[in-house]
Amino acid sequence: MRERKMDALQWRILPVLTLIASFLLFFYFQYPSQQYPKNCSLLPFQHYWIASKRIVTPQGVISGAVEIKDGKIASIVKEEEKHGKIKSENVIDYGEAVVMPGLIDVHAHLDDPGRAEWEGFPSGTKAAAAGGITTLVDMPLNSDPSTVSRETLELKIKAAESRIYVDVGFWGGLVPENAFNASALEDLLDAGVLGLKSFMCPSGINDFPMTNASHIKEGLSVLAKYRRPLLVHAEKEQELESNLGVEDGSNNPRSYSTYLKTRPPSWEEAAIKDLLTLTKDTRIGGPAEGAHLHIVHLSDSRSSLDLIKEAKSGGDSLTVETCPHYLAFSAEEIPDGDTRFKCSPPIRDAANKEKLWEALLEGHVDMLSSDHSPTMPELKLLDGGDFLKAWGGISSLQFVLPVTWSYGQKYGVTLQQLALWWSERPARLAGQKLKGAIAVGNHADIVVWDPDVEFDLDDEFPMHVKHPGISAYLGTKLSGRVAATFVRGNLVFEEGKHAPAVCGVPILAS
Ligand SMILES: NC(=O)N[C@H]1NC(=O)NC1=O
Ligand SMILES: [Zn+2]
Ligand SMILES: [Zn+2]
Repeated sequence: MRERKMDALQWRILPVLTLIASFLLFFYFQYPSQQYPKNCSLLPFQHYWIASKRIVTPQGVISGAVEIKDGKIASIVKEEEKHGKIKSENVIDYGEAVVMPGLIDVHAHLDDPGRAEWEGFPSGTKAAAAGGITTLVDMPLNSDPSTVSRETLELKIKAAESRIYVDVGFWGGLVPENAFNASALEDLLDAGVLGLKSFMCPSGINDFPMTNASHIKEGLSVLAKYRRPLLVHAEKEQELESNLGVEDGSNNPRSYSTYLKTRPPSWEEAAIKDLLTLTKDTRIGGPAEGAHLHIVHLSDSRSSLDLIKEAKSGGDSLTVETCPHYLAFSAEEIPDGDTRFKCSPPIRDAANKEKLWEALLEGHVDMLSSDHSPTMPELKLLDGGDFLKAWGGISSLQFVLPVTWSYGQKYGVTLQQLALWWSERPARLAGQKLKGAIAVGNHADIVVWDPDVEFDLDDEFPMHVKHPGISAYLGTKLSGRVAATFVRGNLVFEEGKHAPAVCGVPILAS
């Protein structure tokens, strides 16, 4: 009886085994092993099609397929033209899922080399890949040393090589030490930084001192020749209300409102006023024509934004970004002692947030970035909850896409707007002509995601940043799950799994 059962089982298993073996043989001959160059793609082929009913292109959302060959987009075929144009065995059909250009995050602090215990290239770029970000531009500070010279850039590149899951470019630092030394700045630019970044207030990092308007003017004149941008953290210290240092009940350091009072909108406004005296020179025919100024992480959507609008309409070469945390949270909701929300400039009130959304939707704010700036949990002082002493910086890298989408629902955000804010305009800022859009000839940097799939961002959710516990989004419910991420045609992340090897490359300007 038992033997008969075994026999029957064998008869059922044998054909299945034969089928599997022939399937494997077929794949072996179809895609020989040299086509798995570095094991950094979860796909066995280099020439294939991604099909979907929702492909986001600069011309609109279409149904069809994107042909990918040797890492580039070879053609885009509309549904009605598909017949006979694509090889059906090499099609990955994502159905209703959205196929969009990969996100380009122009503002991330990966803290490597020197402070890799804060984040580091491997975990940071793994989180990026899991979040649909295909290119990051790393900030010049929080690593040790800061990226302020050719030598320190070379250390960055060395730290990044063979350790990055997505492509990574680098901003160089404009600091007092190099600002009046044109040849030092040229050396840094020749070595490949995509542009420069400076602070108008203390940066929190000793070897990255702040610059004033004269330093910035010098920087802009060198950058004009290279046609690369200067990014500025625009806050300038102003005198504060006189009772702020007093620790009475109204100035409790565990209360977010205390912190908010230490960095009022007038700081952003003062910095921006200074900057706009310089950006006039970037107008066509001006002495710094070719230079471009980019204001990072704008928080104040009132007077600061009015100044920016006016300068733009006058022809200044000026752009501005804001970050998801300014669009998702408001000061009133931040619980006492919850220093995960501490950043600078600070998250302001709900009315400010509404105006910031309005500015983004109307095109006055050009793009989004994460300003992912993590640290060791100890430095967030989560136990004591002292907002005045905790490290300022939000950890968000893996979730910027679902956050923008989820919080943007109320404002009717479209897929095309997401692609504009997160890919197309950031690519232009970073000088990446082959990235930022699903267009023929571009790098096949693509995110596939399901806008309707909801998930709870709790302790169970697989997070790839080094310190998931300090993320401000932990505990929220989001919609928009990343299904797959392609970097230059390599499937680097799919269904929760990363490719076994890295295939990101350092991006250097030339
Ligand atoms: N040093 C550094 O990363 N600072 C960043 N953190 C933050 O909240 N704003 C910043 O500019
Ligand atoms: Zn900053
Ligand atoms: Zn920053």
